Amino acid sequence: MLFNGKKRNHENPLRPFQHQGYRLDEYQIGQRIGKGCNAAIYEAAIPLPPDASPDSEEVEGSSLGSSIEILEKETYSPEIKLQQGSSFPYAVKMLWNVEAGSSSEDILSTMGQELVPASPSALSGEYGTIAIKGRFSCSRKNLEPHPNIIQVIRAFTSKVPLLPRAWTDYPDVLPARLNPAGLGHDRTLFLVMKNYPCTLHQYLQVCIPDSRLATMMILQLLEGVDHLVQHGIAHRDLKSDNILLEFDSAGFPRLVIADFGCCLADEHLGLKLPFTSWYVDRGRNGSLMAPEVATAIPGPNVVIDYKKSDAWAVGAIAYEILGIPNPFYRSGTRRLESKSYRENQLPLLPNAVLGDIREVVKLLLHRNPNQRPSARIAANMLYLSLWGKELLAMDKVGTEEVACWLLVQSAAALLTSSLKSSGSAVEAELRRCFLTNLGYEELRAAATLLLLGRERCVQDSALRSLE
Ligand SMILES: Nc1ncnc2c1ncn2[C@@H]1O[C@H](COP(=O)(O)OP(=O)(O)OP(=O)(O)O)[C@@H](O)[C@H]1O
Repeated sequence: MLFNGKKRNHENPLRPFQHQGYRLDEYQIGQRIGKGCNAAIYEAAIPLPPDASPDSEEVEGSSLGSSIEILEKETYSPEIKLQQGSSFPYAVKMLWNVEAGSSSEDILSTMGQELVPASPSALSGEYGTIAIKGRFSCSRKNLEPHPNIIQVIRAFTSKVPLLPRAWTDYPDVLPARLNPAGLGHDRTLFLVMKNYPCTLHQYLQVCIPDSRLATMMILQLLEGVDHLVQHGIAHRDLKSDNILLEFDSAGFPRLVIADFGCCLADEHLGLKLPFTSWYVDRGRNGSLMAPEVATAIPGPNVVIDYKKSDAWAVGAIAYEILGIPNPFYRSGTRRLESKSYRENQLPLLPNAVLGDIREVVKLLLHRNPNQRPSARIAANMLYLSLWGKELLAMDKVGTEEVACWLLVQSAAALLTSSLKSSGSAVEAELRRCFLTNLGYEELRAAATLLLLGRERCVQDSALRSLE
C-alpha cells in the first residue's frame, strides 16, 4: 500500500552505534534537563574515540570503554533550547527506584510500562529476554514507531551513580551507598531517548502559535493518541510537560508524546480496566483525567473504558496550544474539575480561533464518551478543515467525490514527501498519517460533524445579530 507508514524506518539517532549504548558507562552525561515525580533526565552523548566517525565500520561493535564522565556544573539553568543541534544528542532518563528491588527482572517488571515505546533493538539480549517474558512485553512489542510518539532507543539497568544536582534535587531517592538516609535501591532502570529541545509547555511560554499552526499541533497529538488506541494502549498522563517538541528543517514543530510510566498497556485487558477497588491504578494527573475515569466508583463489575480518555485530555491541552489557560488547571481562583464540570462552563475560545477548531475542542471535551469523537474522527475533522475545503464545499459527497478528492490528497502527500528538503517534513507526515489510517465511515463522520458545527455557527451568529 502506497501510504502504509507502518514499515517506515523512523529516525534512530543511535543507528550509527548499532551495538553500543547498552551500558551507562558508554555515555558521557551532561546536565540535568528535566525532573518529574519519578525520574531525573540528563543530556548524554556517546563520545567517539579520536579519529573515528560514527558511521565508520570500526566504530560499530567496538567498545568505547570510557568510564562515565560527568560534567559538574551545578549552575545549569534549563533554558529552552529552541535552537537544535545539541552536542548531547540523547536524553537519559534515570528512574528512581524505591519499590522495585535491585534485580533487573524486578526492575523491568515493575517499571515495564516505560518500555512500551521501546524500539525492538532497545534492550540487549539479556534484558530483552527478561522484558519479553515480562508483564508488558507484548504491548511493547506491538507499539510500532510513530512520528508523534517518543521512541526509547536503549533501555538497561545499572547501578545508580551520583549525577549532577542529585544531592540538591533528589537526595531521598538515592541508594544508601550514596546517601545513608536515602530510600532508593542500588540499581535502577535507564532509558535513552533522543534529546528534544523543549517540552510543549516550555514552547508555549515563548510562542503563541497562530490558528493554522495550532491546528497542526493539535492534529499531531490526535494522530499520536489514535496510534495508541489502535494498539490498545492508553497513555493516562497526557499534559504539556509530557509532550516533547522538535523542529523540522522548515522550522515547523513536531510534537511527540512521551513518558509512558503510567500507561495502560495490558495485552489481556486492552483499554478496559476492571475497577474493582480504590487500589486499582487509574492513572496519574488527576486534573486531566477524563470524566468517565474520574467519576468511576469501584465495584465488582465496574470496568473503565479508556478508549476516548486520552482524546479528552487532548481537548483540554488544546486550550493551552490556543493561548488560553487550561481550564482544568488553577488559574486565579477558577478551575474546573473534570469530575463535575458542566460543558457550558468551558471558557469560550477567542474568535480568532477557527470555528472548526472550536468545534473539535468542544466535542473532545464532551463529558459523555459516547458523544465524544474518537481521536481518529477528531483528527479527520482537523485534516478536512486544513486540506478538505473542496470536499466540504461539494453539494453532494458520495463515494465518487471522496475517491477523487483522495486521489488529489495522495498526489499532494507524495509531492510534499518528495519535496521534503524545501517543505515541512511534519506536514508531509501528517498527510501520510491521514491517508494511512483512512476509513470511509470515519471520514464521513468527521465531515458530517464539521458541517453540522459550521451550520450551528452560522445560526448562532444570525441569532446574535438579531439581538
Ligand atoms: N527525551 C527528552 N528530551 C528532553 N527532555 C526530556 C526528555 N524526556 C524528558 N525530558 C524532560 O524531563 C521532564 C520529566 O520527564 P518525565 O515526564 O519522563 O519524568 P517523570 O518523572 O516520569 O514525570 P512525571 O512526574 O510526569 O511522572 C520532562 O517534562 C522534560 O522536561
